[in-house]
Amino acid sequence: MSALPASPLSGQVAVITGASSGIGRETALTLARAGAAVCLGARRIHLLHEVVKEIEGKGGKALAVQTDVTKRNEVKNLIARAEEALGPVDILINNAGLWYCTTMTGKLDEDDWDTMIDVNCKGVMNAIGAVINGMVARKKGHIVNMSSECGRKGFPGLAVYSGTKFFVEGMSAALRLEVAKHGIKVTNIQPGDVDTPGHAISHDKEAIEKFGAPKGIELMQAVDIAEAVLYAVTQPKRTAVNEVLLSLPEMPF
Ligand SMILES: NC(=O)C1=CN([C@@H]2O[C@H](COP(=O)(O)OP(=O)(O)OC[C@H]3O[C@@H](n4cnc5c(N)ncnc54)[C@H](OP(=O)(O)O)[C@@H]3O)[C@@H](O)[C@H]2O)C=CC1
Ligand SMILES: N[C@@H](C=O)C(=O)O
Repeated sequence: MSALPASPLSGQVAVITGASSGIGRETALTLARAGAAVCLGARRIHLLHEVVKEIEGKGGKALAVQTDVTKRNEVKNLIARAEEALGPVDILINNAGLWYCTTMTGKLDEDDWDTMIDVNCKGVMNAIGAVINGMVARKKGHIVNMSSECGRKGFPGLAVYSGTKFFVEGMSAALRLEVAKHGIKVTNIQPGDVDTPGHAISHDKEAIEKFGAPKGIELMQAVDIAEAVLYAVTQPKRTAVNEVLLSLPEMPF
C-alpha cells in the first residue's frame, strides 16, 4: 500500500466546528499538519486563537471564527468567512457536540436535554445547510460527522445523547445516498470514550457514578480520533469511508 504523500490535504480547505477543545482541536491540528487550510469555529474564540497560533507556528494556515453552531446565521458566517479567506470548503468536520450523563427519570434535567438536541442535531444541520449546495455546485466535498458509539446503540444515562447521535446516523445514511451522485462523501466517526474535557460538564453525580466514563481503563486520546478523521478524508476518490467505529479494547462494542 503506497504511503500517504507528505501533505495529502495540500490545497484543500477544511472547516472544523468545536475546534476549541478535545477532538475538534486535535482534528484541526492534524488536518493542518496534513496540509489543509483550516477554519475553526467555536464559542470560545480565545481558545481558537491559541489553536490558530499553534498551527501558524508550524507553517500552517488557519482562521478562527467565533461561532455558536445553534445559531444558523453564525454558522453561515463561519462558512462565508472560510470561503472568503481560504477558498471553497472541501471538508466539513461536524465535531461540535456535548453530552450530559443524566437519567430520564427523577430530577429531569430537561434543559440539558434541549441543549444536547440543539447542539448535536440542529448544530450539525446548520453546518450542513451552510456548505452543501456549494459542494454540489463544485461536484466534490466531504462531510465528516462526529457521531459516537452512542449513535450505534443506546446507553443508559446517555439516552437523550444517544438519541442525538442516532439522529446524526439516520440523517447521514440518507444524506450519503442523496449526495453521492454529486461526488460528495459522508463519513461518521463513532468513538467510544475519549479522554477530553467533554466529560466534565455532566453534573448528575448519581448518573455519572453509574453510567459515566469507565474508571481504571485507559481511555482513547483525542489524537486517536483525529487520525481516524485524517484516514477518512485522505482516501482516493474511488474509496468512501462511511463509518469508523472506535472502541476501548477492554469494552468491546
Ligand atoms: N469524548 C468522548 O468520549 C466522545 C466524544 N464524542 C463527540 O466528540 C465531539 C467533541 O467532543 P469532545 O472533544 O469530547 O468534547 P470537548 O468538550 O473537549 O469539545 C467540545 C467542543 O464542542 C464545542 N461546542 C459545544 N457547544 C457548542 C456550540 N453551541 N457552538 C459551537 N461549538 C460548540 C466546544 O466549543 P466551545 O465551548 O468553545 O463553543 C468544544 O470545542 C462531540 O460531538 C462529542 O459528542 C463522541 C464520542 C466519544
Ligand atoms: N463520551 C461518550 C459519552 O459519554 C460518548 O460519546 O460515547
